[in-house]
Amino acid sequence: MAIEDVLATWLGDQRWFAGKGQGLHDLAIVADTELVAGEPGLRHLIVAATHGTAVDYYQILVGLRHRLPVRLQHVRIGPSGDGRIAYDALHDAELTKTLLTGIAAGSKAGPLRMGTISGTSFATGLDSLVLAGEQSNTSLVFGDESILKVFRRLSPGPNPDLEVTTALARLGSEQIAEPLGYIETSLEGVTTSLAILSHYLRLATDGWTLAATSVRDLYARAGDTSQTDADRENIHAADAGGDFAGESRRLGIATATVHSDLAAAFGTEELGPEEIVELSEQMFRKLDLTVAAVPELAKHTDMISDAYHEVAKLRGPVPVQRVHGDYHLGQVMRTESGWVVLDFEGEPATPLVQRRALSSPLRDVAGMLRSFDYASRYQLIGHPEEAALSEVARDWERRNASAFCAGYAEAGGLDPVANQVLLRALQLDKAVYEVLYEARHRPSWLPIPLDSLAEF
Ligand SMILES: Nc1ncnc2c1ncn2[C@@H]1O[C@H](COP(=O)(O)OP(=O)(O)O)[C@@H](O)[C@H]1O
Ligand SMILES: O=P(O)(O)O[C@H]1O[C@H](CO)[C@@H](O[C@H]2O[C@H](CO)[C@@H](O)[C@H](O)[C@H]2O)[C@H](O)[C@H]1O
Repeated sequence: MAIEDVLATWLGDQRWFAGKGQGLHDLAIVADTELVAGEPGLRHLIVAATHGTAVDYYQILVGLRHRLPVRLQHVRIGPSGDGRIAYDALHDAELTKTLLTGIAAGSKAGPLRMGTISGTSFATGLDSLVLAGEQSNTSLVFGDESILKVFRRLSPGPNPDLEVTTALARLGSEQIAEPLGYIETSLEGVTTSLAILSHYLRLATDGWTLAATSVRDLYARAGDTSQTDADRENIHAADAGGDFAGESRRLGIATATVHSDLAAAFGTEELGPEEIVELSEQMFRKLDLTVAAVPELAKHTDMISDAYHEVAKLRGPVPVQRVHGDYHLGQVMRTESGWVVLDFEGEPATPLVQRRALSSPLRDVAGMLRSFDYASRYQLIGHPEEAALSEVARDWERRNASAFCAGYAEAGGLDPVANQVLLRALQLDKAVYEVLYEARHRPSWLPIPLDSLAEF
């Protein structure tokens, strides 16, 4: 079997493969760079994968060994064609050291360039571990010191995450993980980021985990059948031992601070009437595409369309600036000193130009509000007390959403309460995105955005 076919079979099964549900029709290797010769060997590949009518670039670091040790068998790709076995080298600490030392030394290898962000330093020679819960990319943690996020799908052009964190670090922002280094190449003639090395927040916990703990505590109390029905009905999110509202408010404050830094670093503009209409049309286009792909969404289109029509009628300038673009509880970490925001890449499925475009900061507020909704619902999927807990779930979501919005407005962010028309449309736009995301990546979670649309 040709190596391209071996890679295509493996690629189509990866969590981060964007063409889920459309099949992978063709794969071509567009760049092949040897990073480590010998045994084990390391090759850096960029492949162009055709699925449906789309062509996407992916980065694959291929390890090569004559015999695959047991610890690497779960990341086997297949026969390499030279008598060896190809596997996902990001799981091999013996090979990933090369990336860290290459970044520290500012190495060049074929079309690949590695380097540090000026003024930073970090330890090398450390073993890496792949971070569990791999999502759109793959992250390697080097000895609790640094984290290398290796992009899987590549968009030609500067990566917004590196661009934004470098700019915010220059402003002295305390709400980001300090960027330390990068690996880049040229793709379609433009500089394209392949990986970003950042300071690892060793003692931090992500917002999703913290919120989930709060929700779990609340549902355990509200679902405790040893209490009388009357007692259970009297349990509210505010009384639960794991109340999260204080953190939600602080998260709102941190979000407003990040937005103000983004505005200072990249500037602001205001949308005029025609651009406001275009914003509403953009939402309609996404809705149409999603209904075509996920017909269950069709029953909500009238309600969603009404909200988008309201946006088109908005008068008065709508302020826009660079934003996070895919803001949710999994993108924020609670450190010992406060909230830190990660992953300024924007939505992985959105074209790069759009991800770097100026947008309403309320898009991020809407993203986080959707995330509170997710956090309140996901533990109820298949829960025996689902119906009984749904009221307390809504209470948790409302309490944390309003604490977040209050913190955001208090710290100088655009007041979410005073901008309901736009905020509501942006929440719906995010829920539509989630419908497609869940249908493609996590079908068992599709009821989350669909149920919440039914209650909008
Ligand atoms: N600097 C960091 N310090 C500690 N953990 C991190 C750091 N960066 C990312 N993580 C962890 O990795 C997870 C995924 O990171 P993220 O940048 O959002 O990648 P992806 O785009 O693949 O979702 C985060 O939810 C967090 O748990
Ligand atoms: O973190 P990524 O950049 O990979 O973002 C993608 O995956 C997210 C899921 O991991 C997805 O977020 C959705 O699920 C979250 C819970 O897992 C929830 O908190 C978010 O509100 C919801 O949108 C995100 O949309 C997607 O782009």
